[in-house]
Amino acid sequence: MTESVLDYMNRLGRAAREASRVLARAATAQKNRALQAAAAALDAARDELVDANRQDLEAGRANGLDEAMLDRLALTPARIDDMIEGLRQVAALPDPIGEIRDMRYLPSGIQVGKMRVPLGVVGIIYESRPNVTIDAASLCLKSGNATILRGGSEAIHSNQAIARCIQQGLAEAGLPAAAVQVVETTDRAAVGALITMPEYVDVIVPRGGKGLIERISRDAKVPVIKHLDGICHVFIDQAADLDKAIRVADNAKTQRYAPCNTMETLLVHAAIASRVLPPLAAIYRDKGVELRGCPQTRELLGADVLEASEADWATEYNAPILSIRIVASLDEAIEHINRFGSQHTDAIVTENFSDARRFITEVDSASVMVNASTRFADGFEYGLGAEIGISTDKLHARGPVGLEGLTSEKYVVFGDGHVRT
Ligand SMILES: NC(=O)C1=CN([C@@H]2O[C@H](COP(=O)(O)OP(=O)(O)OC[C@H]3O[C@@H](n4cnc5c(N)ncnc54)[C@H](OP(=O)(O)O)[C@@H]3O)[C@@H](O)[C@H]2O)C=CC1
Ligand SMILES: N[C@@H](CCC(=O)OP(=O)(O)O)C(=O)O
Repeated sequence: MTESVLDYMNRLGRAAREASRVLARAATAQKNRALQAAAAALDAARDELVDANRQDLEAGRANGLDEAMLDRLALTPARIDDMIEGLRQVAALPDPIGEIRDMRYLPSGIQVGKMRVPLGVVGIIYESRPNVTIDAASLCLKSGNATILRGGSEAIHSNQAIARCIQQGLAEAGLPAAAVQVVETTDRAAVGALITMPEYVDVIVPRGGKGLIERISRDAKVPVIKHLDGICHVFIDQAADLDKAIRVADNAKTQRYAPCNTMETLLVHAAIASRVLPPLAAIYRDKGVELRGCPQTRELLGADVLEASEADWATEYNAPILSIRIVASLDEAIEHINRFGSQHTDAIVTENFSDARRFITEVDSASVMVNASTRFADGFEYGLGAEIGISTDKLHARGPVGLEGLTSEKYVVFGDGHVRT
């Protein structure tokens, strides 16, 4: 790259701003054509995608990436199928843009309603998972937003190969190339530039862990919808059904270890601990999950359960490790979650209606669940069609964010020469 990173990002920003105006007025059929053509381009570029991904995986291995990270980075034939299917599904979703609602006549005679519009230019910073490039590009395109995508540095070759397919789709549909731009440098100065260009970028979606949080909180000058870490809990209440408790707590931890909606801490009411914890611990041990517990848990389950430190309650492992704490009451469980959680997703297992009601009212998280696994916190599972991620912010969008979360509404007013008196 001959120009500086700052000049490069400014160029991307300027082009994205121009493209956003074209996209905002693009017809649904044209956006869908771009999505379908990108799907066909991916299908035709399977070998190229696998080759590019091989380079990333080799570099990742050489740099000591662990198995979980390598798994997230890998583009298998099945994952390429999923990306193609994902593009087609987003093409099939209803277009939210231009929808006008709540139109009504007011006493003055004017008509007032609300029209759904794109946000403009969306900058997304995300982990080294190449399929996210397709999810993010497709949702932004369908919702009429231009996007600048900054994926994890370990996925750079895969993301560039995917970007070429998206470009083909845009060209075939006659949409500007700058509608979707994938940052070509792994220099983190590009992140610094992206989050400080309010003249070109309307909103930043950061998906990531602690390092990213600190950087964004310190430097961002553009509005942010945080998609951050998930320290998710399951609380097994004294009134829990044992079978449901075991199924939910097993699935929430072991269905997949890395996602942000996986349970990291299991809280168990003291009155049910001796019945539910031994069979659960047997399942976790069978699956190779390392257990860390409070003193009461260790007394019950044995010394192979490591001692949980204060830091464990505030840790997102993203790995087969689980911290367990026995609590004396629902109040203590709620207090623990609100103190140590990350306001992402938390669940209670209970047959007691009042306890369930208190939990969903008092736990301050984006998703609160009753008798269901935290792994359900996902745009597809919530019926949104797909998701850009899970917002841990309170403003604009909270929880799984789909097409609607990438839009806003403006007032539209119709008169017939009306004037205010
Ligand atoms: N809420 C949600 O929807 C989601 C949340 N997550 C969370 O993400 C985390 C796991 O992902 P992981 O890959 O470890 O995330 P990281 O935070 O390490 O990386 C995510 C992205 O942020 C960039 N980044 C990280 N730190 C900085 C920094 N200081 N300055 C500039 N850029 C930075 C990375 O760039 P680089 O490649 O240069 O490191 C990468 O592009 C977990 O906490 C998980 O819960 C993940 C997915 C979805
Ligand atoms: N929606 C996802 C979880 C969010 C996500 O993408 O997380 P991650 O696997 O950490 O990148 C799922 O449940 O599959």
